[in-house]
Amino acid sequence: MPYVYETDGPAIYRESFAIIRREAELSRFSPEEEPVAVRMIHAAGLVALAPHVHFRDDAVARARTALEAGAPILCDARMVAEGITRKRLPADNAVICTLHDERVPGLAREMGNTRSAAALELWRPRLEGAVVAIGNAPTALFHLLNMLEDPDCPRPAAIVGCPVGFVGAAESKQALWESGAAPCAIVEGRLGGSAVTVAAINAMADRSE
Ligand SMILES: C/C1=C2N=C(/C=C3N=C(/C(C)=C4\N[C@@](C)([C@@H]5N=C1[C@](C)(CCC(=O)O)[C@H]5CC(=O)O)[C@@](C)(CC(=O)O)[C@@H]4CCC(=O)O)[C@@](C)(CC(=O)O)[C@@H]\3CCC(=O)O)C(C)(C)[C@@H]/2CCC(=O)O
Repeated sequence: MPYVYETDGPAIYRESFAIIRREAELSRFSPEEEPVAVRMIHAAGLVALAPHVHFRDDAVARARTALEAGAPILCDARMVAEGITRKRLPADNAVICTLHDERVPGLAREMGNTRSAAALELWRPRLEGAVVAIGNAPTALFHLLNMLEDPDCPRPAAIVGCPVGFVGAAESKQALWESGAAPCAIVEGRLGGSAVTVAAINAMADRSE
């Protein structure tokens, strides 16, 4: 007896989003934020993510405007960069991950930090007005915040800061939120991850969502 299941991709998405909108408490989100939150919940498979999702300083509108103007997307991990759906990007935006650049291991040794944090030093020439996507590494988000303490450091247009895990994830996101360093989207606490971050960027990239 063959299994019977939904085989139509768009129908699966429609049904998923309808379930999320039925089950999640989304009323505190603005009309621009709501579809971004829905995609983040969708990627996590977790309606309980909703109360942990927060946007600051018109992050969705700022990210959209930046992307439409051609801003690059700077990603902490290749998993994040690979997940971004190129056809949704409004200006054929560059998607950049410097983690695997050959200079990074040496930089990390010099800095006494992780490769994820050291890789951000290579963002400086592209950071001004960029959209930042940090979905894996708490050390990357902490290092970005330290870079932004310098008033001469280029400023990103928006930061999606959703690193996941047990060591530094909650703390780095709280620091981002409290710093006001840039408009931001976060998932407070331990939850987050590459998929959730990618979902936020993919939702922000497409105004028709
Ligand atoms: C401590 C690290 C954590 N990694 C987590 C979760 C996942 N990481 C995956 C993978 C494949 C990668 N993680 C690295 C970024 C690697 N992970 C770390 C570091 C040791 C330090 C980062 C930090 O603490 O801020 C980091 C290495 C570094 O020196 O920076 C990765 C580069 C490791 C590697 O392959 O060399 C690699 C990313 C590669 C890429 O995409 O470019 C996982 C898939 C785990 C796995 O392989 O089993 C998973 C993905 C989670 C996600 O959704 O993104 C944590 C949980 C974030 C953890 C930090 C916090 C903690 O509590 O431990």
